[in-house]
Amino acid sequence: MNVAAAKTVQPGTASPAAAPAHIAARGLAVDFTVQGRRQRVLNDINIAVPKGSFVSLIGPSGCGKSTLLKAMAGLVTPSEGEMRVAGLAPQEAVKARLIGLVFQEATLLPWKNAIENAAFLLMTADEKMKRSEAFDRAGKMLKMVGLEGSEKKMPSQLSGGMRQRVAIARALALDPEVLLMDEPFGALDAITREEMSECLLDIWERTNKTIVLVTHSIDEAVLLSREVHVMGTGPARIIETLPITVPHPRNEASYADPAFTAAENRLRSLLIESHRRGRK
Ligand SMILES: Nc1ncnc2c1ncn2[C@@H]1O[C@H](COP(=O)(O)OP(=O)(O)OP(=O)(O)O)[C@@H](O)[C@H]1O
Repeated sequence: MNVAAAKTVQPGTASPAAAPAHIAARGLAVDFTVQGRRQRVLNDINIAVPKGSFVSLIGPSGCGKSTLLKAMAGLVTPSEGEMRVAGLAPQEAVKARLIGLVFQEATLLPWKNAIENAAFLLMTADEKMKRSEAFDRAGKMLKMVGLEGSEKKMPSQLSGGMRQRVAIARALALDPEVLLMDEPFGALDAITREEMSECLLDIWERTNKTIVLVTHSIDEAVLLSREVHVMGTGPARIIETLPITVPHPRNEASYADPAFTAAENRLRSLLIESHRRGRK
């Protein structure tokens, strides 16, 4: 894929326009050494995520989605090629507070309440920030994720979905340009998961952050994304980048849109093919 010619589609439109990549991987490869044996996990990954876009990574279990996301977050070092986030090496982008991370487990501090958890990274990142200012920002983010009124609740008093909302608020409180999310709703029941998808869609449309989501859910990928990168195994590479043309604003009714069904079918057949190849 030509990185410079990245496609972008504004919410509410379907026409692609050229835009510089906010996240760019060029010829990226990642090797891991396990028991003295070097193993290639990602090979020749080329990705260009335009600023303000929402993209998903989907593919068979173990194909390398999380590894690619970790490379974007500077948690994994490329063996070949390069990764840039906002023009910087990922570790630099993390230092500049340009990257927010959300994982499958909310990992809240159990002895701190919702607002203290949401303010935690902010206060750690900026020791000079006044507690009142951090709490003010964290409170606004809790409101954005639909947790107004639950600020004083302890993690043990929150449902799984609510805990994940706090984790999203905590990442958003840093006001990062990029939000990297690794199966954030993977542990939630189907209905809570749909509610969380709609919450995330709303956040994206309001903040215009660049979001990369790792998911196993085809529905989630289609509802949320402008583009879905489908990964294949052995070693992982991008086998297809599918633009999603479901019109914005997207909501529950979008599931019935013909573009939704077409994208869903295409992704399903790509995943089946990818699974079959992985078994050979
Ligand atoms: N730190 C590591 N050391 C060695 N091997 C690793 C490491 N992290 C991941 N792997 C291997 O790399 C491959 C890709 O793992 P990764 O977690 O990126 O896949 P994934 O697509 O996110 O999987 P899943 O969908 O099951 O979460 C797997 O074979 C995994 O065992």
